[in-house]
Amino acid sequence: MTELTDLGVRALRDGIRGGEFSAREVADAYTDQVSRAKELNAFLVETPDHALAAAKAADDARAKGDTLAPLAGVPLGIKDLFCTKGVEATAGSHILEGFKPPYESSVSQRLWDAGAGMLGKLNMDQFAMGSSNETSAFGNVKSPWRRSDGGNAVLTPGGSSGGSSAAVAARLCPAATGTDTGGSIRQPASFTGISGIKPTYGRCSRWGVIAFASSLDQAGAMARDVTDCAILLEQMAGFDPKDATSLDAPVPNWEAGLSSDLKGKRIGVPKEYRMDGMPAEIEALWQQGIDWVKDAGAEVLEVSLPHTKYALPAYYIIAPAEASSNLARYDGVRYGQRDLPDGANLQEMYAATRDHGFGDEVKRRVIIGTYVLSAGFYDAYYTQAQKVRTLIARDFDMAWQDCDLLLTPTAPSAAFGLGEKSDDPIAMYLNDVFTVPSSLAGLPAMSVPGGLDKQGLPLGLQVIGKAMDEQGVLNAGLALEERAGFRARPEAWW
Ligand SMILES: NC(=O)C[C@H](N)C(=O)O
Repeated sequence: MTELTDLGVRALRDGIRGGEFSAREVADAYTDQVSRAKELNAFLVETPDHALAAAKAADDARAKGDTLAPLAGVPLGIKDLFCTKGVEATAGSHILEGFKPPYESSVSQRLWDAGAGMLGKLNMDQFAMGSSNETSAFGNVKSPWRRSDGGNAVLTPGGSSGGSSAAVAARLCPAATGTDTGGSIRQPASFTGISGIKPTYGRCSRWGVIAFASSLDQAGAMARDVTDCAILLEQMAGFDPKDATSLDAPVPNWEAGLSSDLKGKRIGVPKEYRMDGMPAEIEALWQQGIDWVKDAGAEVLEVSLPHTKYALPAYYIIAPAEASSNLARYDGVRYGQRDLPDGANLQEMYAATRDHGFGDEVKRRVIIGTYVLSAGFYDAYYTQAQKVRTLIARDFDMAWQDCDLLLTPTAPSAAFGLGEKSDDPIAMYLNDVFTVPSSLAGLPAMSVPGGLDKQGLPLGLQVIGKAMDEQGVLNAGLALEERAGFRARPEAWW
């Protein structure tokens, strides 16, 4: 029997509209599922009342014969980086513990205006810094997936949107918001067998999204399939005068534009992404993806993105530089936690608050960022990294002369065990090799599940598009999805 929690965004929306079930039944099914999955630690706060209120509004509107809003009665998970009015927003950090924002982020407000409800706030790497969720101050999220060779190794759901990926994969919500600075939507989507799209920089407002690296941060959608990503993203995106970098462009009806026919599309395969030591299974999946898009009618060609190998080092200078500036505001005066040791003066209060409030990875980034922005090193590091960023963007511009989209693996590995990489920041940063270049260039990109590795763990394929071409990205994603026929889901053990 299909449970309501097996249904995604489109099926729930259509079922509520058509009266197959009530929004109340949907909200009850999901809130129940959430309350039974505490072991995964995906939710930091549960907000059943919010979801139930949206359900009631949807059911009342339907009873009155009113036209239903686009997401009427659909319950969602919200990454804890989004400010939610009156509901704690911590960014996964102690320093914001207890912070109840007095306002709503523009993206979440749009979702409520579209009739959606909130099941709760989702755990994440602290300030979105990480690829495994282990940097959360509130305990790591556990992936619902396990290796098929048994053992009880608990795996990471990826990061930083790991609460979102775990919750969607474990059927705790039909879809969730994520944010992506250097891969934080795509890598966790790849690790958990779900789809995730990071739109063009500026598509989704950053207003009310707790800042990490402002020139890179971008909200996006995480869901069980490409269609649901299109539906959700359409309601999240749109111009916002409150964000100076918001794109003043109409949001297309991406759902209506979906087509898996890739005839006439040229898809580039960047040769620099064939890294030494790439696991054979990732290489094989990539080749499989190439065959799938050809089967969908696309022409496939090799392209060159010559500066790819400098993308990761440039990102790990630019992102920490921006973080060190953005995080300067957490001084114990304005938000959240304050540590005031006996007899401490103002400086000592700042130091104690930041020392206790920030985790190790956040401190590492603030220190790196402060260093690369300091007078003696600014030109050697920060200016150089910005130049590299321009070269990366130019690489893509050159590639677009020959192709319309790019196809790559999403991540260099399947999900790894908790603790396996936490002592080695460089190994952790390498998770982002395939996702960071498009982030630096502000381009739309998505991950869709392609298959399982030998251990039965999901692997994702990434499609990258030209700025503003989310439709092209979604369509190629749909073509892959149809051919991959990925139906695997984690067995409940939690
Ligand atoms: N925020 C992100 O996109 C995650 C990335 N792995 C980082 O730690 O910066």
